[in-house]
Amino acid sequence: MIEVKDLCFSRTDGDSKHNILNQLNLSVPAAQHLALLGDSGSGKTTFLHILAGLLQADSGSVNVNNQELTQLNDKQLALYRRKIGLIFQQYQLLDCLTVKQNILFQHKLNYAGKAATEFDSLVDSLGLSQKLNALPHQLSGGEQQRVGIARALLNKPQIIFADEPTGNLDQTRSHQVVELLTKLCKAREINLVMVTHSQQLTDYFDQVKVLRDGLFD
Ligand SMILES: Nc1ncnc2c1ncn2[C@@H]1O[C@H](COP(=O)(O)OP(=O)(O)OP(=O)(O)O)[C@@H](O)[C@H]1O
Repeated sequence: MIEVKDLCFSRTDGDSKHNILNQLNLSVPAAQHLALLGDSGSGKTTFLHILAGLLQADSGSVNVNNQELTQLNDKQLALYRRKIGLIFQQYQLLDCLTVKQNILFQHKLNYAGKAATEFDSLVDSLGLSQKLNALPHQLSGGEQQRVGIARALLNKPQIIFADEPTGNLDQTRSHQVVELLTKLCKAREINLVMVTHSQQLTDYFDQVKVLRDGLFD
């Protein structure tokens, strides 16, 4: 679950200070899915990075699964980030590694070589079984994003943050990827927060919020 109260975040550019998020409030119950919309520059990625423990709020409260992120030190934040899944618009796959190695990469770091029991069923449900020995550049955009989803899910995250995961995909592939992502997260009771520019993709979500002037509409 996510509980955000009176969250403020600003950036300083030379002498001027820009308020990006202004006393933002949000509540997402456990296992629910939130779609985050807003104009370019409205602060969606900034907000996602605060939820993911990559940026610190100036003030307010950010509570994720009963952890108050604003109270965590660097070491605790690093541990928190291990328990979340991140999915990016540019996929962020390592091109020198095969699909299989990419999917297993984070799991190996987090679970010190323990067997990834869910691997076979996950690659099967994401339609990647025939692509395990391919390199990322040999895949379509939709396939690359499914590798990104497999990598995030294999790690058994409590929560997934996805930043425009369909930004490089056509409409059909976007729907396929989001349908799969939301279905797999629901089955595992994972909270999902996804930034998107596409109103059409919000049908797959429990909650939709639009960021404008640092606040939700
Ligand atoms: N590293 C940075 N330094 C200074 N300003 C930044 C930095 N990153 C983002 N900003 C500014 O913060 C504001 C919010 O940016 P953010 O990337 O969160 O917007 P966004 O809603 O995700 O935009 P888009 O839809 O275009 O990705 C913008 O005005 C942006 O210029």
